Amino acid sequence: MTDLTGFIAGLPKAELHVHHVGSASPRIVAELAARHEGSSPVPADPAQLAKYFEFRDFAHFIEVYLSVVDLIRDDEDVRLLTYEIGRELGRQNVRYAELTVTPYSSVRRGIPAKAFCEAIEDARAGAARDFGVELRWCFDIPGEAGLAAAEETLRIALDDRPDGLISFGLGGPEIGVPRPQFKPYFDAARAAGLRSVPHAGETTGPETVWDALRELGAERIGHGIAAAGDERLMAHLAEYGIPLEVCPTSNLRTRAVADLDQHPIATLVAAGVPVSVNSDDPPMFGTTLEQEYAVAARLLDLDAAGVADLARAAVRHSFHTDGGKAALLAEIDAYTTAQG
Ligand SMILES: O=c1[nH]cnc2c1ncn2[C@@H]1O[C@H](CO)[C@@H](O)[C@H]1O
Repeated sequence: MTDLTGFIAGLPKAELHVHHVGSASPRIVAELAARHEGSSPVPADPAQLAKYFEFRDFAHFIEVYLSVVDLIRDDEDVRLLTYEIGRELGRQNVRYAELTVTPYSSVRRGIPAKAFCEAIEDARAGAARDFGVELRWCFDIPGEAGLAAAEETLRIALDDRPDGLISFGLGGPEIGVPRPQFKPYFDAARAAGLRSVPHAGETTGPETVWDALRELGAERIGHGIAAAGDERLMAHLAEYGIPLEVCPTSNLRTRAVADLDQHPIATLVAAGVPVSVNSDDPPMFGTTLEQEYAVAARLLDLDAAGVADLARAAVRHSFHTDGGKAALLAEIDAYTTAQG
């Protein structure tokens, strides 16, 4: 296992499902919480913070998530947060990451959209230069904020479009937030060349994944684990090559699954569904991408070669350029060969 842990650490990787504010390290959260002490329920002390990040259920997780979003007050906070995410990804030998960013939440809290986009772009340049990580953005609609959020997210994506923006998403709760209502916004985003990557089937059943496919033109699905309960859906995802972005520890910590041994990743893989493994909100779930690869290796009974294939799958499912994908795949090949 130690050998596999070392192999995973050195393996060049791509991360396809990781949220912006959900990636704030305890150090950054503490820094922001201390700065805004008295006006935030988020504790600055690491031990208390770990306790604060114990979630009763998915709704509680979203409540806590939004309290951390509240700590981001100006574009300097955004710049610092994003650059530090690049550092952590680089530390794990992640070469390419599609970061789910929710501009609506920050704009609503008073950060101008243009300043927000400039801050993430500055951090993108810094992360490439200083940590060797290529960052791309998925702008997601926070589902709980409804159509006003959809409208504004689309507007920012089209009018203030940062260079790194490649996709359009939908996050937050699924219960009480039907996917089809967002169809016009996804249609417009897709017409503007953005790829469709909604969350679906994380906390509700397979019908939500069908909705994401039929109504939102999903090209990849955030989570999508509910597909394991629908043979026809798994066959469809396999036939059309629509990948799921699976985040095992997230599902455990938000109590979407009762324990990791009941996680459906093996069922999905056995049915031929393309999957990648991702970290979602790593510090909030007490995990890292490296740990998610180790979890997946255990659940799928993979050796080093199998783990390298998981890393290749993430690259192939990504929206990187063909050249970028080829270079990263070559790097993975070189690494596995050198490791013997
Ligand atoms: O696992 C997740 N599922 C859905 N949304 C999430 C998750 N992690 C973070 N967010 C974030 O929750 C916010 C509120 O809608 C959004 O910003 C979304 O990106």
